[in-house]
Amino acid sequence: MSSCINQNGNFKVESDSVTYTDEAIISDYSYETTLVEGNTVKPVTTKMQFKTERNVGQTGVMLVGMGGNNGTTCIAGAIANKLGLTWETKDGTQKANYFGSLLLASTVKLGNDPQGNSVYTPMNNMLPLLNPNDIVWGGWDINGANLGDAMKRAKVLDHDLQTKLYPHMKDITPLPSIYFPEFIAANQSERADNILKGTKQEQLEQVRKDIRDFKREHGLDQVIVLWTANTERFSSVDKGINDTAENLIRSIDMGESEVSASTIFAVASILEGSTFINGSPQNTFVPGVIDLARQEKVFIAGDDFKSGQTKMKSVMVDFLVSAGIKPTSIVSYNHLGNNDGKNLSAPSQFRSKEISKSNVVDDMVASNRILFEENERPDHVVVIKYVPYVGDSKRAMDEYTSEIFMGGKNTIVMHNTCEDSLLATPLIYDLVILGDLCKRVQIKKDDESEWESFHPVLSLLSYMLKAPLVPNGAPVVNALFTQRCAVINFMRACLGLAPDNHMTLEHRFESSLADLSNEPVNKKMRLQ
Ligand SMILES: NC(=O)c1ccc[n+]([C@@H]2O[C@H](COP(=O)([O-])OP(=O)(O)OC[C@H]3O[C@@H](n4cnc5c(N)ncnc54)[C@H](O)[C@@H]3O)[C@@H](O)[C@H]2O)c1
Ligand SMILES: O=P([O-])([O-])O[C@@H]1[C@@H](O)[C@H](O)[C@@H](O)[C@H](O)[C@@H]1O
Repeated sequence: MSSCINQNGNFKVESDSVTYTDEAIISDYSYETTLVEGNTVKPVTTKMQFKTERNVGQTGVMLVGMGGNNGTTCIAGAIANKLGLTWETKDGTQKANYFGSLLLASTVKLGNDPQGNSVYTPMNNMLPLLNPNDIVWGGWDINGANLGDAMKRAKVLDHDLQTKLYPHMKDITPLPSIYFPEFIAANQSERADNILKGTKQEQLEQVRKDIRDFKREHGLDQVIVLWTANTERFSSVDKGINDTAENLIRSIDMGESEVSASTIFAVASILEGSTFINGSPQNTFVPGVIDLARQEKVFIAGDDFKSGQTKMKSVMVDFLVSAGIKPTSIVSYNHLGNNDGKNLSAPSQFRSKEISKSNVVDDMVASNRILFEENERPDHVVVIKYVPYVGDSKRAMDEYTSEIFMGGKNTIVMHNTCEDSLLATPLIYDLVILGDLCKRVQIKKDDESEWESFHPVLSLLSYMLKAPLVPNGAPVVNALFTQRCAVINFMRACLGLAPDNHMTLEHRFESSLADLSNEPVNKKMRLQ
């Protein structure tokens, strides 16, 4: 039986390894790894400290593309939760929630009670985290519709909920944005009635001013910028143009055509000290952006929300390969009818998405050389079709064919109705919340005197992303539960707790079972 600390069950770790001050949680931690060199396998222990600032500052989030399906649903969802809205549907009364959010709706095994029962706690109970109800929302869109009308246009939320939200959304209007038609589908031009004029440099300066004004007007401690605008075509990466921070800054000043709107937003955010997160698949983070983020020590993360079909793929392929089953053919088709699908109906924009959806199996395939030769990969096809009638209710159909024991074949077919925005929106909250946490955590190795922040490329956010951006030289991990364990064990380390090793030795030996307390307990789930 498992029990659970209730939603408000704050806890404190009682250990000589953890110190709680008013300002921070400071933990001593032994980071245990294993070094393999040839046939030599050596355990390695790195003693270090984690310091987590406890104060979560007043945070603003500026969405690029805030008038879109994800943007409107994200802001609507936060307002509905903040107000505790309920609404009527044919299935009865619904209540605002954050289902689909890793940090707001999933739990973590904290440990065992004296009787050996697992004890879980909400993930957002582990450490002081940003509450999306407290976020001040704003942003830009090339379309000037107010968010009440944009929410209606998106057709994502139930009508009764829209009716209750409309008064709270209609006065929110997007700032004019940067619009380079050559980077998104031509069919998006009809939306472009709210665009900035001027040179690329002038537009960069205006976006920087927008961020400063937003921060000042709302008395914010930080602004996070998140791209949930249309998928752009890839930018070409050219030496002397966008290969370094210096060249990129000069290219913008010179009006270089290959610099995309998303890259200018990333540069503006970095120069204003604002974390920038890319929810779309294009290569916003050309080398010059990464170089600038490192120079300025500002966080960037991306690419492309991992919301539905690909999220399932990063579970399925992990299951198959880790079970010793060889996936040999993966065919992923989906059709959708929202504006994202309309933009993706253009070849260049589809290609950006095809890339981010195709690389998600690489780490899992490369982990098993029993099944796959070097450079051997499954056949992998991605198809996306635009079917207006289905709107945001994307239909994904996948077929996984695998080789099994003694020449056998196994085929798994899946139909997955992924409500695009209802699955992506919770990831926006998670990206922002985890991005804020990473900004408040530093480490210090015992043999060093200085505290160190995370590398500016925030790879810890990869659970929410299809094509995780990682620091140069770092491995890309796509396997979903490996990514989830990384987040959980990082949070446990901030509390001086060892990683959850799932061994449950206390239940596998007579002696340890005998040690468990036999007091009768109320085995009901203790949830308030
Ligand atoms: N499940 C999902 O919905 C999901 C998953 C992964 C990635 N994404 C990506 O998220 C992005 C948004 O998805 P969506 O469904 O909200 O799309 P959408 O088309 O409904 O919204 C995009 C918004 O961006 C605006 N826009 C376009 N160019 C802009 C610019 N330069 N500046 C400011 N605004 C601009 C558009 O006017 C539109 O309102 C897309 O790139 C999509 O591929 C979505
Ligand atoms: O996350 P996921 O469901 O694999 O991928 C989705 C695609 O299948 C879909 O076509 C697109 O509209 C979304 O932007 C999203 O990228």
